[in-house]
Amino acid sequence: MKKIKVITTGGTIAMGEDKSTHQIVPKLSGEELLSHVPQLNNMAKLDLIQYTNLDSSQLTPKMIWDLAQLVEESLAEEEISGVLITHGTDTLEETAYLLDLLLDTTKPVVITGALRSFNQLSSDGEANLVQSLQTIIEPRSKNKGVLVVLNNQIHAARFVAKVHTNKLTAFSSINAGPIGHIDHCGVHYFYDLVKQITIRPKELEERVEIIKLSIGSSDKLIQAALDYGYKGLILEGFGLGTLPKNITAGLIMAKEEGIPVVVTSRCLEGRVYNLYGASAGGANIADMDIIFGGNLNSTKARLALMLLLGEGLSKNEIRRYFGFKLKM
Ligand SMILES: NC(=O)C[C@H](N)C(=O)O
Repeated sequence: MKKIKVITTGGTIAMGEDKSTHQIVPKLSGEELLSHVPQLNNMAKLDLIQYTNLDSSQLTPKMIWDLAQLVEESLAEEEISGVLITHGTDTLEETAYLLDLLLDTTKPVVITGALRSFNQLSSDGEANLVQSLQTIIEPRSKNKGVLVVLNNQIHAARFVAKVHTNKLTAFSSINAGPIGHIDHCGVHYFYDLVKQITIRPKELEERVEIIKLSIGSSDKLIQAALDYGYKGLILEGFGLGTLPKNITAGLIMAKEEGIPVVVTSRCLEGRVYNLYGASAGGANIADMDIIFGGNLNSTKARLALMLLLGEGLSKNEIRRYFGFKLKM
């Protein structure tokens, strides 16, 4: 039997009802969570660590940075074949992507969660845990980077996003589709996704924020972010990456201060690039030394920028990562 490290972090999968308010709150320790699914012990030898027990809205990039360390230590244990992480679904895609960038391993790392806690109707925690473990012990799950398993689907960290607030089908792989499926016959992969890149800086630059733009947005938030000492900005613009002209002064200020500004799109799918002319927004963006964020969504672009800044890369090197090395 394979030995698998299970690291629990909280989320709905470990929640239950508070009888006085009827709300869902953190309830189950790691041990209690696993005791809900005794069949896991017939599938692998489990070695449990409860990392924390929080709603995933309360996690921070630094906590995921430290989690990466813990996962690395676990994977370094020769007898450990893989790591299963349980997590809240709200920010699961951020943890998955940050770990995917940080970890350099061929052993499988799978993250799962649940949309419904064990006390709710049609709770999905049991199936998600079993399918995650099935995925980890499947030999073809090696060298695929961090995987996300929920609702019978296997997603690559690079593409996965929570696209619905509470349906069991909440997770989707944007721009790509899931890389695999789990059914009664086992684990099936549709295509081969090789882990793409590892960025392992000595530190994490957390002073990176996202500013979402809409028609007529001013540059006040950009200026405020620069005044507060932010070291990098993600501007979520429109369509292919156009921006409202009112923010021009803020962009000039960022350029003068040498702060990398990465443009992403409010669109759910597709890439951003410099197609539109100056009067439409595109070309003057290039003049402002803007970096196009490929097809990363804003939250993932923010995490990548935190690592690239932590590595101490120049703006041009960062541009190369977003345009080419992060391979989108
Ligand atoms: N389904 C969930 O896990 C949602 C929960 N609020 C969390 O992200 O921790």
